[in-house]
Amino acid sequence: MANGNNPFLMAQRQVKSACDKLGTEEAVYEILKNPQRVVEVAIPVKMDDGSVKTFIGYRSQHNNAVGPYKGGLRFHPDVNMDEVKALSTWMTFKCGVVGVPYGGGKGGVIVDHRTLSEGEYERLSRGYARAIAPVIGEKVDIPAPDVGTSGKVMAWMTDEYERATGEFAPGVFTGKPVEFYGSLGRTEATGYGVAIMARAAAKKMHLPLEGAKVAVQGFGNVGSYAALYISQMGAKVVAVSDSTCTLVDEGGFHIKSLMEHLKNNDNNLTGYAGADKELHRDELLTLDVDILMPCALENQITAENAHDIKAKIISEGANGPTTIEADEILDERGVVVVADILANAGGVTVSYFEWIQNLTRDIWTFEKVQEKQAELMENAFAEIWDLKEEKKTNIRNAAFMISIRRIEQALRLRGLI
Ligand SMILES: NC(=O)c1ccc[n+]([C@@H]2O[C@H](COP(=O)([O-])OP(=O)(O)OC[C@H]3O[C@@H](n4cnc5c(N)ncnc54)[C@H](O)[C@@H]3O)[C@@H](O)[C@H]2O)c1
Repeated sequence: MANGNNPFLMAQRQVKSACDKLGTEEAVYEILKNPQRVVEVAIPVKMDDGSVKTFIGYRSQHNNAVGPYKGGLRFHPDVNMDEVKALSTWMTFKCGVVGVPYGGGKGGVIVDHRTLSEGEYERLSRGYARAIAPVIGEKVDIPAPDVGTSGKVMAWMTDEYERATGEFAPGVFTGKPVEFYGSLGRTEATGYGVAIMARAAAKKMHLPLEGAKVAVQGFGNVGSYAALYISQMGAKVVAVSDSTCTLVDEGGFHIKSLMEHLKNNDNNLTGYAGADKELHRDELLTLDVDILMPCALENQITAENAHDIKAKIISEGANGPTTIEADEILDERGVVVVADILANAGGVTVSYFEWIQNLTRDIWTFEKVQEKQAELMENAFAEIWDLKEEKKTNIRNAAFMISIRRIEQALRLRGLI
């Protein structure tokens, strides 16, 4: 891997630059530049044909000054130690942005799980949970789903961890099925947060949400709920896209009908009868709208298309949808970008609520979860907006700064700096 593309070196650079901008003492970067612990595990799995195959997995624990490590588990062929280290670093900052009492963690296994049978998938998941059981725990490190894992996998892993330790510990993994110690509102949480953040930005910019035109790139878990909630807040979702196409409806889509269409159409938007027109998927980003929600992949808004974006507000549902060069162009053009580490922090926020419910053996209503999520994210937005104004910077930089301040304070109070 060329150094320029190494995600861990990139994460280190971002931390350094935020520390420099804040003028923190050198010890802060010295501590935050590396994860505190990275574990590599070899997981032998008995395959259906009787052979044994060993899979390699990792768990990176970046920093626990603020609280237990927290972050997803990725099952993907491209997983590697540097990627896991980078993702755990970013998780420390995402948790710090919304002020949930966690540090960053991330794990993964090098595997294409689609090549496994259900039984092999379960044995691998259980094997990984057993392998990392000595370094995780309800108050130590709390993994969650990511690419290639799901609520079902979290249930297997929780069961395996409990067998390994002999403890009842439902809070050791989050993102579990609602029927198995999961939280109501978790499925909707990330998209709901993306909509709340767009609403908060619109208010600051005196843009009435009623009738505001919205385009949503990526109509998956995050995008579909972001679209649903922003339309319930009064905006008009006039364009949505997925990997198959962009659909446009100037009158505003009925989002639940679109979600229904996906269920009956192999999860693809194409062919939806209620649209005015169907365009190429990449045409969505530059449509004439007020709010853009990129909820698909990284590196979608680039130096090539940033000049042509018409939206006044971008609320980033995806991780890393805007390149550094595009960010600068959007900044110059006065487009307000609600950065991913704030806009998509609804997922980790409701994971935190799931954990609280597990530890206290409580069950919250859907309304309580959403109310508390909105309160926490709106407060985080207000704090970050004020710092952005004070430091004359953008939301992304201000979000990193808030996070570093929190971690620095915890490091100082612990006597580590
Ligand atoms: N699910 C969460 O809780 C969560 C939390 C934080 C961040 N994220 C991030 O949000 C993004 C989306 O995650 P998700 O869980 O919704 O995934 P998902 O797989 O449910 O949805 C992704 C959607 O993007 C579409 N897509 C793929 N390529 C596209 C392209 N080139 N143009 C337009 N659409 C395209 C897919 O067709 C799909 O509709 C990812 O970057 C993920 O890391 C997700």
